[in-house]
Amino acid sequence: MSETGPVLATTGLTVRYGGVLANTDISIRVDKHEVVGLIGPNGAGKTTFVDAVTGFTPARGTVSVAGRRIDRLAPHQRRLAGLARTWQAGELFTDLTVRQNIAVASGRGPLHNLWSDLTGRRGSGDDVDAAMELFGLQFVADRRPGELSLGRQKIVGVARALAGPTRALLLDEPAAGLDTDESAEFGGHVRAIAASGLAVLLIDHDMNLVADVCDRVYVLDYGAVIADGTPGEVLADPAVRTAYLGSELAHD
Ligand SMILES: Nc1ncnc2c1ncn2[C@@H]1O[C@H](COP(=O)(O)OP(=O)(O)OP(=O)(O)O)[C@@H](O)[C@H]1O
Repeated sequence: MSETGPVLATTGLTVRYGGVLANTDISIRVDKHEVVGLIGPNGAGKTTFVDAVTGFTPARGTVSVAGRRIDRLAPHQRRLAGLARTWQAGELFTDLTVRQNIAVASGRGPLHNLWSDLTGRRGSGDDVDAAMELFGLQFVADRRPGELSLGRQKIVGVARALAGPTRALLLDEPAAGLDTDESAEFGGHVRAIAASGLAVLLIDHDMNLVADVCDRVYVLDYGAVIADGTPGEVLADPAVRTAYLGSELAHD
């Protein structure tokens, strides 16, 4: 295991759905403490990439976490290797409370350290309590997801994804449907997660969130990486603007 190499790396990741080449030869890296964006027009292959990395769809190429190849492992084994994800359509159990939703996924994980790093205090409770405190959810612990704002529900989803050993976190459109303030608050949580020592890959259509939160960005179009760099660099890239032609980015 390398402590200096990337936390998450792929080389040549390729996914074919019948006649559609949904991901073509995608090589990316995300380092410790980094938030890296993965953006691209609708249908560019972003969710396919997350599915391929986490083992939910078959792919060619390699996936490594902290230098260890995990591409032959089943999804739950990749989770144990430190790869956590959220889903595009929230995955909360509507009949369970916030506490129960997080507890379902909980084991001993990084939340304890993250919580004490951020607060300078040692948690007395377990991992679930650490998650509650870290994301400010302790006041809604006994509520059900349907009673919370969408922003809170999204944060519960992230807390739940992080319950367990985590080195890299993949967020698939986590801020969809949030208003500007909620999105900014959410972005702060994402930065805090990376600051604690995780590697974060963020997929989102909200360019303000991506520009505010990401250190670097990869741009996908038709399943392939067409640009990478800082948010400023990629958003100014003519190839990226052409890929987004007709969408919001082309008009700003
Ligand atoms: N299970 C599947 N079977 C067949 N084709 C699929 C499947 N999932 C995705 N595709 C196709 O693969 C391509 C990439 O889709 P994907 O959902 O990964 O894109 P995306 O960038 O996440 O899009 P969006 O931004 O709209 O969520 C699209 O052409 C899509 O129609």
